[in-house]
Amino acid sequence: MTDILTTLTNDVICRVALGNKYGLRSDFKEMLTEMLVLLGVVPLWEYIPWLSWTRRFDGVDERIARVAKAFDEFLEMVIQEHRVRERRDDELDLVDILLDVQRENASCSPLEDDTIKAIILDMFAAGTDTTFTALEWAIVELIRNPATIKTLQNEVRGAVGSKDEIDEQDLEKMPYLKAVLKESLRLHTPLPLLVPRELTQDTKVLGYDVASGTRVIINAWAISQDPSLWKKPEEFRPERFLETSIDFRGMHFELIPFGAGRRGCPGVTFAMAVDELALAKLVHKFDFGLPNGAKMEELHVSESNGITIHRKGPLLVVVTPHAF
Ligand code: HEM
Repeated sequence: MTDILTTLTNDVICRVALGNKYGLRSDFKEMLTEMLVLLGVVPLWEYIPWLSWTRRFDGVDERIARVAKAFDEFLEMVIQEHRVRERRDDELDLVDILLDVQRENASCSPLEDDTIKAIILDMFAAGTDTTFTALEWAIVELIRNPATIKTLQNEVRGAVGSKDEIDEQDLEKMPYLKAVLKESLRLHTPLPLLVPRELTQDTKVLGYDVASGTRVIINAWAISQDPSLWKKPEEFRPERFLETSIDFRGMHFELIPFGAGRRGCPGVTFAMAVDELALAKLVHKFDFGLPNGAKMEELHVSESNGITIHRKGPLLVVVTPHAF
């Protein structure tokens, strides 16, 4: 399941950004994985500056240079392909649009090729692993809580019957599906520490003075586990979101898996559209079980290290097509 979900999210981003699926190319997968691993590396010397001499030996700079070069060559190839290919105006991707902006602004404030590459890379770095992780955790919690997967399947199958394809309009009839994803983002915040911020002015937090220039890390996961804000926060109970208007778009500070404010996630709508559709389609068409008769309730929720918090080890699931 892990492999399928990673390929799905990579392919969707590839199609939107580059107009093509590159997920099947093993070198592309390797490049992306290495970039995401490196994003999660926390060099000791950054926190203990006198250890900066270790930087010469830990090999991280060399790995960063290697993956940066590989991505640069790949994106250069994609841009050149887009420049020469015949394009259809009803099938534009992000590279087409950025090249249009580049042409239109050539005389006033030119958009360099390097900027186009950086924007695309940003989408891959910020959008692939997070979207996959959110979906995988939702499936893990549904499997661990068989009553919730039954409720979800009843909702989805009741809303669309044996219809072949589920579309975005169908999702409007699926409040429980949305509640499942919210609850999973609350319990397993994919980017639990958001992105570090630097204070631009002196401030006070809970009585503590914090000076301008301090780097601040916000623990969004801890906030969504706070028992003063959430009843039985450790339980996976999607129903709680049927009883409240709390949402994750940065307006309710109890739940900020996408951050908030000016640096909040610009991909929230896109990510949720992908995850809602994928989850609806999976539970619509398939019933889920675990290999070797393992008990669903015992599926582990151990986490891996890194900037995005995945489930440790691949998720192995037995799926059976549902007979309508
Ligand atoms: C479930 C999926 C996702 C989660 C949980 C997520 C979460 C986040 C979080 C927590 C931040 C930092 C916000 C802050 O510190 O206030 C962020 C930033 C960002 N996200 Fe997402 N994200 C997801 C999907 C996406 C997608 C699909 C894209 C693009 C296609 C994307 C693009 C970005 C970008 C570009 C930033 C940096 C914004 C900035 O620094 O101004 N994200 N995301």
